[in-house]
This record gives sequence, C-alpha cells and structure tokens, in this order.
Amino acid sequence: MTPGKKLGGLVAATVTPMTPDGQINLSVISQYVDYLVSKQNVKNVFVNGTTGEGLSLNVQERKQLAEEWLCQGKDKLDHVIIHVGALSLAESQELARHAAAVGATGIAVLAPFFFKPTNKAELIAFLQKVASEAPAVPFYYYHIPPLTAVKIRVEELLDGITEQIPTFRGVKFSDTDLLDLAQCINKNEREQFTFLYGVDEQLLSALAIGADGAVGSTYNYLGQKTNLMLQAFAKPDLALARKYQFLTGEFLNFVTKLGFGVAQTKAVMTFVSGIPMGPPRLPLVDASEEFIIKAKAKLESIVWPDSD
Ligand SMILES: CC(=O)N[C@@H]([C@@H](O)[C@H](O)[C@H](O)CO)[C@@H](O)CC(=O)C(=O)O
Repeated sequence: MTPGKKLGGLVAATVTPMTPDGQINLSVISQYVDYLVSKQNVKNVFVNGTTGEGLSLNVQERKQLAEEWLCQGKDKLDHVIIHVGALSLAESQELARHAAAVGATGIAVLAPFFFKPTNKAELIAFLQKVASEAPAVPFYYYHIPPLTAVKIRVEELLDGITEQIPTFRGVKFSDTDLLDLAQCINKNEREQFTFLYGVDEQLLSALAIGADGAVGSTYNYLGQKTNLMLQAFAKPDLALARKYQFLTGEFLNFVTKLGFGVAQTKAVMTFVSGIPMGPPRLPLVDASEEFIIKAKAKLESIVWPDSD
C-alpha cells in the first residue's frame, strides 16, 4: 500500500472468487491483484461491496477476504478499502475493528436497508458508531440508493459531518442524481473530501462536475480503457474521452438488455481475466451460457480508439 497517497482515479469493486461449490476462494486473490495491476493499471480496490457480494457473506468470510486482499496487495496496491457495512451494528463495528487491525487504507459503510434510517441524524448516528471503532482509518459513506432505498441526500448528510465523524474522508456515490453530487463537490471543495462515482456508464459526466475518481465493477475488466478515458479527460481531449465513455456504454447497454448484475460481472471477469471467479451466491444465480457467448462476442467486437 502507499500510505498518504490521496485516493483517486479508478478503484475496482472486486468480485468475490468462489469455488464451484460456493465457498470463498482465497487462492486466486494473489493472481487477481497481479491481473488488476498489470493488465488494467488499477491499483485501488474496494472489497466486500456490492460487486463482492459483501452482504451475502458471513463475518468470518468477510474478514478472511479483507485479510487476503491486504496481504496480497501489500506492496502492489495503493489503496485497499474494505466495505464493513452490515444490517447489524455490532457486526459492522466488528468488521471495522478488524479492517483497522489488518491495515485497511479506508473503510466504507452503506446505510442499513432493512430497518432504514429515516433522516440524517439516524443515519449519522449509525455511521458514527461504526467509524469510531476504527479511529485512525479514513471513513467513506457508501451511497447506493438504488439498492438500499435510503435516499437521504448526500449534500445534506455532509453538512457538519466531520464534527460527528472526524475520520470522514468522502463518498462512494453510486447514484444517478448528479445534482446532489455537484452540490456536494461545490460545497465541500475546501474540505478536501474525496468523491468517487459509482455509475460506470456515466463516469465522464461525474468527472466534468469534479469527481475525484470512480469505484465500479467494470474497472475489473475495462480499467485500462477507462484509464485512457481519464487521461483524455485530463488532457483535455473531450472528443476522445466521450468515445471511450460511449463504447463502455455500448457494452453495458447491450448486456443490460440481456440481464446484467453481479453474477454476470463474475462471468465477464472470468472470461476476460482467465481467473475462475466461480458462481455467485443465492439468491443470485450463474450467468447463462447464452449470456456469456453474447457478452464475449460484444466485448470483442468493440473497436477502441487505442486499437484503431
Ligand atoms: C449497482 C451496482 O452494482 N453498481 C456498480 C457499478 O459499477 C455497476 O456495476 C456499473 O455501473 C454497471 O451498471 C458499483 O457502483 C457497485 C460497487 O462499486 C460495489 O461493488 O461496491
């Protein structure tokens, strides 16, 4: 890990490799780290999140995964952020303490989504009790209302947040409400929060309003192409940046129509990286053979600007 290096750029929301019989498969994580670094030029990971089926794993499995990513990523990755959100506050606190003990460079927590916080004060109270268990670890709020249905606006949440959560450093913003994101960035620029966008097909729009980077599933296999988009945006060569975004969008649009989620991401990662990611956990079910054939053909048919 690279202590002190500001979080930004691309963060791969890792899938959780599983054996054919559904146990977590720690043995391929070393290979996974090398693949992300060498083939995708991605040196930040977000472990046990949505793509990692974190909420479908038990506490022991989540700890084992966190440890393995931190151990294998030690001298290779810049940031290993561990998602420690859970419906049980006690479990979330236990995971936060563990992430701190094993050297996570950040922890993230989503809003509890069965009994939900109904207002800012309730949400902050929950987040604060988790963050305080890891008082030396940067804390990120994981905003993903399409899955949690907790729609408290982040703009409102951030107002005065460091008074209650001194370790608060930023947001993983997985929502399409770019007005909310823009207001967060506009108001908090001077506070140096980090805003990582989580809707991969719209990343360029988020960059335009000032996002520092992105966390997402596609950076597992389109990281290198998306890095080229980031470079084009920084240059700036907006026409080129748009081309990358449109092509990523073309792929996601295609697979979304076939039915696309974490199971399908695991299948795509398996055929792109050659690392067996295994099946997802119920209630998710394996991607169909038809999906795999069509998604592979689509991905291979895309002519990227750098390969023209
Ligand atoms: C709902 C969902 O899974 N969103 C993904 C995106 O990366 C998403 O897969 C991508 O934009 C394709 O739609 C991420 O925001 C999730 C994520 O970062 C995570 O796994 O924690």
